[in-house]
Amino acid sequence: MSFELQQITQQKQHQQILKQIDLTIPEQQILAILGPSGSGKTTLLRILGGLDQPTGGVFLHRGQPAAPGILVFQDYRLFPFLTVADNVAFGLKMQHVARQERDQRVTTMLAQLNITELAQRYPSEISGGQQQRVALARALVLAPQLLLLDEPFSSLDEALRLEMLQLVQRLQQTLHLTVVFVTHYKTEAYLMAQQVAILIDGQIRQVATPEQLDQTPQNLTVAQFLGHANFITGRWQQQRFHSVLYTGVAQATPMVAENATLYVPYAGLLTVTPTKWCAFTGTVCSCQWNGQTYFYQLQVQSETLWVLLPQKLAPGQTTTFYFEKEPLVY
Ligand SMILES: Nc1ncnc2c1ncn2[C@@H]1O[C@H](COP(=O)(O)OP(=O)(O)OP(=O)(O)O)[C@@H](O)[C@H]1O
Repeated sequence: MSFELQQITQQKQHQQILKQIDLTIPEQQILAILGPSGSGKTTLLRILGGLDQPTGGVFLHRGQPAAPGILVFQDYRLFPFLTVADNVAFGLKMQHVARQERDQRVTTMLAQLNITELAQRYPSEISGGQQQRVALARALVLAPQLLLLDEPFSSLDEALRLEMLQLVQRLQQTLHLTVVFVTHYKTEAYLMAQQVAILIDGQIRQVATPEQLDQTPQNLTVAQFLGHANFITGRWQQQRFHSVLYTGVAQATPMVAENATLYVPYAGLLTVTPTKWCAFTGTVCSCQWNGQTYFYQLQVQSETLWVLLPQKLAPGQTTTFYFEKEPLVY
């Protein structure tokens, strides 16, 4: 059971913004659409929210044309002249829901978002984080089949962002919501979603779990967008990768050509547990604590490499590094 986008295209002013998007949105899950600025994320979300019609393709729910999802905008768009409670009640009023039921649903929703005490305040009298909760309450009170969030946490500080991520996850579980969430922050997408769809230049390049994305990016475009990796250029000959830095076995991806690139995630190297994929010997140039682990700059022959390791190495120290698993070559 799911929502399906089939061959969705969008063209504006002769620019092809979305190019034949096929995408499944599983029900009762969170799907993140992750892509760089200008890749078409908002354009896609507006189609899902019924604000724009696509130039081609269909949007289905269980095989029938889908009703538009309810969109929560990046800038909240609360009505400044209505109290918090009236903002939340607005959509129900538009649907002519009877007063008693309306009040009861608004009260429940305000409680679920922990904003009961703000009910009589105006948007100008509450913080950005609180406005975000009101915007969510206003959408959720309509019991949407599909909730759409456009970069919902981008203007919040880190602690608040984490709190909101957890809140949306909790609401998703208790209310069994189907959520599509667009962002250009990888961490946000990874923390929040079960599945992540990578949208680059108007095309879906890969849909996978966060773990699968980092372990096996489908192609070099996805790998480079996801970042946090070294890309070593070399040659692919006789089933081996050849470069100044590393010559040895590698796992060939389907499109690999003679001029090839080795994908070495920052976190894909080990020092202490030798695996069979011995990589190279490098010297530590610099060491930085990133809040969770150590981030090293290494000198390996004429190349510079970046590595994340849990253990502390001293600058100047020379160590042998091992690939955690057979590295991928594109
Ligand atoms: N109404 C429009 N007319 C013409 N071009 C548009 C229109 N809306 C968007 N575009 C173009 O479509 C492309 C995708 O825009 P969109 O806002 O969907 O990207 P995005 O991935 O959401 O970007 P961001 O992360 O910066 O919000 C951009 O090149 C943009 O300039």
